[in-house]
Amino acid sequence: MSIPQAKRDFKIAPSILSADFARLGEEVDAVLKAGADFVHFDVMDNHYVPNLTFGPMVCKALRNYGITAPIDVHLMVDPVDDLVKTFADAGATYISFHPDASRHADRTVKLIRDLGCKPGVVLNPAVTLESVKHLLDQVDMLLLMSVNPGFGGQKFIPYTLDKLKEARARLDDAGLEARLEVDGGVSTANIADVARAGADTFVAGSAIFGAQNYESVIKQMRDTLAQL
Ligand SMILES: O=C(CO)[C@H](O)[C@H](O)COP(=O)(O)O
Ligand SMILES: [Fe+2]
Repeated sequence: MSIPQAKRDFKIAPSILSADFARLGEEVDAVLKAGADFVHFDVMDNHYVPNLTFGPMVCKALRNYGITAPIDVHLMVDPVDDLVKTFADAGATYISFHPDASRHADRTVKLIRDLGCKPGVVLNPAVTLESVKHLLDQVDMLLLMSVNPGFGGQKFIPYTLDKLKEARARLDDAGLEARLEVDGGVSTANIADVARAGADTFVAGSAIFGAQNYESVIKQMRDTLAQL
């Protein structure tokens, strides 16, 4: 049975892609104190996507710095499996990967689960939900990209809203409790539409880290969600 929007457990996941890397620990601390729920950790390999960011050592460094919030690792890497164990050891909470980057996506999901993390699958804008229908009952996160992966600060692709609605219906119809996360171009201006379409977990990089006051942006997002 479908959960009404107002009762959904909304989570805000700032993407550290837009943080000041020279002060990463302080930035993550600040955004969590400002009310964020998850730390969205974008791993890019300059192969699956045309950009290069950070890896498990940085995740471990955040844990050593004292970050205890869930770390939501978004792997934009090919191949996937080699990095799963190092991220599990580094303190990742969720590990989500693009199934088109894994030769055996079902095996990768199990590997993540067996290592004690929460598996997620990520779909690029042009990838269909049908392609992961056999994985939905095995994952804790379904992440729909609302930009093509590789860079922060891009514009939300509007057709993602229809895909979100379809994803919400599929999860609800099957009685599945996986989080439905949206990633790319989310801001205070469109978070209501994104939530109405069915998302419960919102990645926002530039909209949060690009603001002077993290707390006021996150509060504005929460107030908007509370009014749905
Ligand atoms: O996975 C990503 C890009 O591939 C990022 O998480 C995403 O782009 C967040 O940044 P912004 O909110 O600025 O769009
Ligand atoms: Fe991401």
